[in-house]
Amino acid sequence: MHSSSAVPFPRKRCGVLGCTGSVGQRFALLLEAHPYFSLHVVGASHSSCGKTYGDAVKWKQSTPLAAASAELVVKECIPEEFFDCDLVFSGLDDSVAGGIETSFVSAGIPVFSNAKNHRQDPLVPLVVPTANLSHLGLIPAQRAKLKATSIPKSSRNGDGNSDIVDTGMLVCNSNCSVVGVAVPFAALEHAFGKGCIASASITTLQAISGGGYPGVPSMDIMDNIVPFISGEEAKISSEARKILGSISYDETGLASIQEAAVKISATCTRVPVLDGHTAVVSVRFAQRPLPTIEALKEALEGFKPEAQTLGCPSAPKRAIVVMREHDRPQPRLDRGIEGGYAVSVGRLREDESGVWDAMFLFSGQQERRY
Ligand SMILES: NC(=O)C1=CN([C@@H]2O[C@H](COP(=O)(O)OP(=O)(O)OC[C@H]3O[C@@H](n4cnc5c(N)ncnc54)[C@H](OP(=O)(O)O)[C@@H]3O)[C@@H](O)[C@H]2O)C=CC1
Ligand SMILES: N[C@@H](CC(=O)OP(=O)(O)O)C(=O)O
Repeated sequence: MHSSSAVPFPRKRCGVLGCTGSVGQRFALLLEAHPYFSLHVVGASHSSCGKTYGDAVKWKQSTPLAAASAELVVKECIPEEFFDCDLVFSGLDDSVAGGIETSFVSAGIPVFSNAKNHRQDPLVPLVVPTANLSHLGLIPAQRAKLKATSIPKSSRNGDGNSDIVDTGMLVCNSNCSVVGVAVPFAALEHAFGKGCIASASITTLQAISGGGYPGVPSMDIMDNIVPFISGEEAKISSEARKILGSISYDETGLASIQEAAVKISATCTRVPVLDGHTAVVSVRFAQRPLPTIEALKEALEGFKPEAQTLGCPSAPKRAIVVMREHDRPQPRLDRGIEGGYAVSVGRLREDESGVWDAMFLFSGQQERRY
């Protein structure tokens, strides 16, 4: 737990959209334990509205919901119910997340989303906190466009959009499987130069929890592997290219992202693991001579992302843990390292076929946190 005496400003009042879902439940727990935030308003669908959070939710976490949170009354996911909040986190179902999140941003409320809907918008930062925090530099450009194009019906300060430029914004986090790839690739680029990885072949072994609750039917996943996850493979390459992209600023100081050129082919599979995704990754480097395997290990182990140097309370001490044992990482043993915020890397070796330069095993908790 964090000590409240260290809080340098009043806690930010947070809302959670989609509070009853798997992601919403994790948001509630993370906010309860965070030194800078408090859980203030919760929202979900009409079938949950008006009930207390405790009654509306099918709680599936091993840590219980705090009594004060359980007493919050679930609200409709409209900005007017959240004007008291400094910001909201969205764990909304993707069938509704797009429109609801846009309405919050237009009303001047900052939104941090887990949903996929806006990830490929060129003005929305797609952020993995231990890989590309600098992409938050897109926000002024996003606000400039918002100011130029939106005419909100209402905003937290009343009519008009004069305050939106200062308050509304949208930040997305990535697909869960991409995290385990983006963080080690960012570390290698930090050590060996932007664009050092030319191409990669990735096979994921994704946990059941990634599909939410109740998710994959037990009759499909027990004693089995499902070799396809709808829509997932395209997201691995497109999201990795955006996250690893470079940010640059024009003469007016507004930013844009130039996507990375890395070519990625992905095969996504679902395996009977409860929590923690794994990926088998082969890479080809853009330049010769190749870094040695030992140099790769040092680059991964030595990586100090900006989230650590800024002193973010949730930042892991080690963003990447390099495992030297032949049989690690394993999701059941390693998903809790650094509170689940680290990516574990193991089985790092040269590829004897010569088709690829090196092979890795990446494993990480599937949550994307702020
Ligand atoms: N599960 C995971 O690990 C991950 C999930 N995601 C993404 O995060 C999002 C949430 O996933 P997950 O928690 O698994 O999903 P769930 O289906 O468990 O939860 C969906 C949430 O959205 C709410 N909701 C549904 N329809 C509406 C509506 N019309 N208006 C307001 N609220 C609504 C539900 O409320 P109610 O209970 O009242 O119906 C519920 O709170 C999805 O976009 C998913 O793709 C991303 C990464 C990982
Ligand atoms: N699709 C992932 C979960 C996820 O990250 O989904 P999305 O890209 O919609 O956030 C899984 O099933 O394991």
